[in-house]
Amino acid sequence: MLLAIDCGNTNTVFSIWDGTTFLCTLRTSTHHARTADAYFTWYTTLIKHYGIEADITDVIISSTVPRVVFNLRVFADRFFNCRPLVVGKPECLLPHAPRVDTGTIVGPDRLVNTAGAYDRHGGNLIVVDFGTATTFDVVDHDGAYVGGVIAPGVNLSLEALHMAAAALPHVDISKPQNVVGTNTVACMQSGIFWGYIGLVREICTRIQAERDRDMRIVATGGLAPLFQQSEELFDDFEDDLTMHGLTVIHKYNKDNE
Ligand SMILES: Nc1ncnc2c1ncn2[C@@H]1O[C@H](COP(=O)(O)OP(=O)(O)O)[C@@H](O)[C@H]1O
Ligand SMILES: CC(C)(COP(=O)(O)O)[C@@H](O)C(=O)NCCC(=O)O
Ligand SMILES: [K+]
Repeated sequence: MLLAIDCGNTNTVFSIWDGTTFLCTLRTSTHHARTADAYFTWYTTLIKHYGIEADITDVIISSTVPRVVFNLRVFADRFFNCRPLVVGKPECLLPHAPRVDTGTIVGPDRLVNTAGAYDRHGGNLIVVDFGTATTFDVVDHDGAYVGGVIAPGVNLSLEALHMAAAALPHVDISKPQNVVGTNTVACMQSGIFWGYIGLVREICTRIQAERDRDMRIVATGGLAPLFQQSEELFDDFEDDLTMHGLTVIHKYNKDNE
């Protein structure tokens, strides 16, 4: 069985793939100082709680935080006796090499989303991932990542307002009733919510115009449904896109060993 690990700047997600389905998905905050032993304690507690019997033989890691990889490697080696595949490292093959400026290190999450989305939908895609940052990944006709857009994430934007302005509180995102807010919280939610609707729509329209073609827009990340409910910005929403991409890259490496 495969243990797929996706470390974002905010959250780290573990999923167990039995070759057909994901048996479970476990989530913790990303913290570079967490030790291999701490990962194992957390992991075993939860799979016991869910009554899952998993015989992990392989581990694949995608991490936007380079410092966490060391402890995750130790975790894989010590508890599963395996050498993990780490997306972005030279020994981890990709189904399609990215075409970007020389010397650019593309976020591994973006390479994984590209592989997952191409496997499900074919080429000419825009993948929108609502994480710490909101990323737009452009997938060419042949499945290669060819660039994209990085925008501040929804929660990051709200947090930035709170951090920088003494009178602005911490608020959670939600869809405001009106554009014109009649209290501070409603004003902030309106700025972020409607501003984000505009950001997503404008960026996708401009990518399609720049590339002179229609492209399927695939969204992932917990906040995508909030925006989709309001405006139908995306053709598809796939919560498990990054995890699916990890299984695709793992299989590709197995098949090409
Ligand atoms: N369903 C949700 N509702 C509200 N906030 C969410 C939801 N899912 C994720 N978030 C928040 O969105 C931000 C990005 O989360 P996540 O997608 O895990 O980011 P990353 O992959 O960069 O670690 C975090 O601040 C997280 O708390
Ligand atoms: C843009 C990102 C910060 C997004 O990370 P996330 O929101 O998933 O934590 C990450 O993909 C990254 O660090 N990228 C490196 C630069 C690039 O992709 O061009
Ligand atoms: K992400």
